[in-house]
Amino acid sequence: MGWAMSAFNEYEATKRLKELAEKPIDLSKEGALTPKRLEQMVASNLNLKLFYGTERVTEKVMDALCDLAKEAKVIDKMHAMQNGEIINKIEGYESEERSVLHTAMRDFFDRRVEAEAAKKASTEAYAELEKLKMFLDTIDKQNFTDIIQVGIGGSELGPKAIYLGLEAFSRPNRRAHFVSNVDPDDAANVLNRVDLGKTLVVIVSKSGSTLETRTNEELVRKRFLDVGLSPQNHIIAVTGKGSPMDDPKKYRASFYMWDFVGGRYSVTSMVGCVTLAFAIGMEKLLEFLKGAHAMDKVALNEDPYQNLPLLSALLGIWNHNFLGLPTTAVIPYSQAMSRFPAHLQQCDMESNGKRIDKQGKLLDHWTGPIIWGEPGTNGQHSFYQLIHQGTIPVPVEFVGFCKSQRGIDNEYEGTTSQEKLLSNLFAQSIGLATGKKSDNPNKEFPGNRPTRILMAKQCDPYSIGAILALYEHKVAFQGFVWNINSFDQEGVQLGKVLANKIISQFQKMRKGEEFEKDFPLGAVYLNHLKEF
Ligand SMILES: O=P(O)(O)OC[C@H]1O[C@H](O)[C@H](O)[C@@H](O)[C@@H]1O
Repeated sequence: MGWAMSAFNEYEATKRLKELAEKPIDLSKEGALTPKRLEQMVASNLNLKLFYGTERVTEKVMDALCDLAKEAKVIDKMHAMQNGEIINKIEGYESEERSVLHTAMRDFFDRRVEAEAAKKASTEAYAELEKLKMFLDTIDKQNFTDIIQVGIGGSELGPKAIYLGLEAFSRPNRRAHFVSNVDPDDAANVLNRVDLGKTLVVIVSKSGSTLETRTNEELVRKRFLDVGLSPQNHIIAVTGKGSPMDDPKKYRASFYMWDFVGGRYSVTSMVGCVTLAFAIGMEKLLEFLKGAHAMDKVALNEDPYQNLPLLSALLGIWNHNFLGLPTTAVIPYSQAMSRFPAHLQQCDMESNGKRIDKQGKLLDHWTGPIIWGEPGTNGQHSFYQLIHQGTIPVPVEFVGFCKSQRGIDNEYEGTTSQEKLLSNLFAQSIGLATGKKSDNPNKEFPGNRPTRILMAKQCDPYSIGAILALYEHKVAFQGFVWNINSFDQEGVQLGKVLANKIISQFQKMRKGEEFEKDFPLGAVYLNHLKEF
């Protein structure tokens, strides 16, 4: 691997942005943040509004960012992705060589992508959805109340984030739970709070070989047997065609996904749909898929101001690559969206945590930011001290909803809880921009800290589908600009290989056999265990 000027640094727009970043706007200056500026810097799609006047951008910066998108041909690349071209690859090196077709998992409402690969994928996805509808019709005739999804990574994070986001829309007496960690207490805690006789279990693993999931499946199967229940009547599978889990006689039902859907992009495939449909019903699941599909079409819009995923991607690149801010906080002002930042950690960081470009060359610039976040207002009582007065400015992507989901609220001291929530959201964005001068350095707020606010009317199935897809495409657009492969994850392999070495040492240690020489580094820790 040799160093060469990356495509990103060769773009004319990059050179202009570097110059502009030498003297960026200071939002804390008197008169910098005005109502007029806030009014002008709003973009909207699908009844979502993106307020970006509190970002450190000017018209010149926005023009250069739009030119960057053009130079990087990001819309052509988005078309290629949605058409099912083989984009998951590293030229000249062994790599996955796959298409990337999570958009096909929801492309059956109106426009269908005509390209053969995409059409075939959406046809297969629709067949799985039909199969799911029939399966749930049989389930509805029995008294199942709970479903446990056993899976990890993309087989848990996105499905759990969206389930919690839409729990308020659950059917009566329908609950979902999630088991992911190989820590036996994770499974035990869930198993102890359900009536197994009324519980379905969906084992989700695209590869069908993930150790944590295989281990948890056996633990759950044993629990059903221990209470005299047949696992066969309760356990269903979601896996890749032909995976080790593709064994329909082992399961009450099997649903499929394909290698062209990455785990972190698989919420709208059967990976997320089985549990979601059980909990919220097919009608609301279809609303969720419609929202994601609508955003897929928005993502093909050439004009960044009419393309919220692209606009978000460009603003993030400005903060990260040009203002030099290493992290991004995603802070939903919605308790229901409490696990959405965790899903985005995988979606963004497993996609863009890369160090080489699509030609295998080491990169001379930053790629994916460190993503983190918790809901507001809770974060205000936790880490906002650093966000306001720390030495590392943190760009914040706020997500807010005008209305609560359940409509249960109370007027206290003249405002409702929802009004108090929104007041805090808007205040934080303004305060982080304007700051506050003080003669006392301990009470001074530097301000000039970039944020934006994505607003929807309500955290409902359609809006959440649209927001999920917005972030999926934001990640993809950033990868397109950086010319990296956002769709494989070689970086997770080394840990697995070393863990398996130590697991085999544990096996030998259990049998009293010599194990130190197999992996001396691991042996040090194992020998210390005996001393506790
Ligand atoms: O769904 P599975 O095949 O069990 O994979 C679960 C997870 O495993 C690994 O951690 C991958 O890096 C993730 O992308 C994937 O979501």
